[in-house]
Amino acid sequence: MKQLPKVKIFGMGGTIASKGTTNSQTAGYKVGLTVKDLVEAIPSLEDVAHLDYLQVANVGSKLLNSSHLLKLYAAITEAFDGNIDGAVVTHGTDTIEETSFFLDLTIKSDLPLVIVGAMRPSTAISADGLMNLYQAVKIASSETSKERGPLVVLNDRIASGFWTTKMSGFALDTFRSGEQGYLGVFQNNQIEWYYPPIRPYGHQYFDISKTDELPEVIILYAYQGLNPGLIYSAVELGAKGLVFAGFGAGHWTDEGNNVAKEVWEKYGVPTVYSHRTVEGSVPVANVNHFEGAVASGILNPQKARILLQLCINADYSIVEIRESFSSVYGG
Ligand SMILES: NC(=O)C[C@H](N)C(=O)O
Repeated sequence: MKQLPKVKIFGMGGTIASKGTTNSQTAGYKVGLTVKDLVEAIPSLEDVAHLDYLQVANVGSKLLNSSHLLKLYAAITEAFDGNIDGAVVTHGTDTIEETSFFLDLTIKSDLPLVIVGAMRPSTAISADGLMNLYQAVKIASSETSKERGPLVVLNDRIASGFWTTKMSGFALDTFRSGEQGYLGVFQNNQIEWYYPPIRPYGHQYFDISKTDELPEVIILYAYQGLNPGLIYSAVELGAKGLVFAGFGAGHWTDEGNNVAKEVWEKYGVPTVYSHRTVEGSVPVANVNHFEGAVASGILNPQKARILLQLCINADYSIVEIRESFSSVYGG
């Protein structure tokens, strides 16, 4: 008989593990299921893989922070060093894109790694979680999923964890990768890849095996009448780096640029200029305001924040930080 692949599932919480009080409720529900409950709810998984699981956290993903990410990194690394063929992370969709991007930059393995969530709680009519989890295990069990970096699966679509972004608080097809598109799709629960294995431009590796805390990086959002005093406040709160969700292609106010220059010169706090626009990128030509100013390229603020945290943690000089961001598309 054919040996089934070994897949380990790491539970983080989220809507996929949530329960409402009526079957029409799709907001205001609470986390209430464990990863064990989820696995036991899909008996046919027994035919797909030998499963093991670990509950790393069990919260809405708005509550996840860098400590959770480091804990998840350590658990996946340990499992990949052992005898498994792939891994799945069940996760709230609100911050899947940060976790998947972080794992893309830190997990040194070609084994399949799939992050999965749901948009409807488990108690809802047409809840999407169990089908998404079934498909995630299928991806993690397949040789064809290797060397692709972390993948995100929801609504029959397989997305690159590097590129994908949550676009809607309710739509089942909330994850999009804009111009980069999806990597594959499910048809009758079979994986159909659009592309052979590939990693995105800008994919880098950071060794965090000795890290027990990531540096604080704060995001500031641009708006008409922007108060530049927020930059000082962020530094007072302990920011070791800043990310600006700037206007358009990374624009910020002149006064704000001067304050950012000042905190760079006084405290060595760099600023990555990203964009509040959903698509597009920030070119270097738009951010040559001072030595510590860096262009995010195509990275949105939440992904730029993760990359800056990893660069600062690795003790990169400003030249190395700039190089790191310039290897990302458009940076
Ligand atoms: N759809 C979801 O998973 C949203 C949820 N609130 C979360 O934990 O991110």
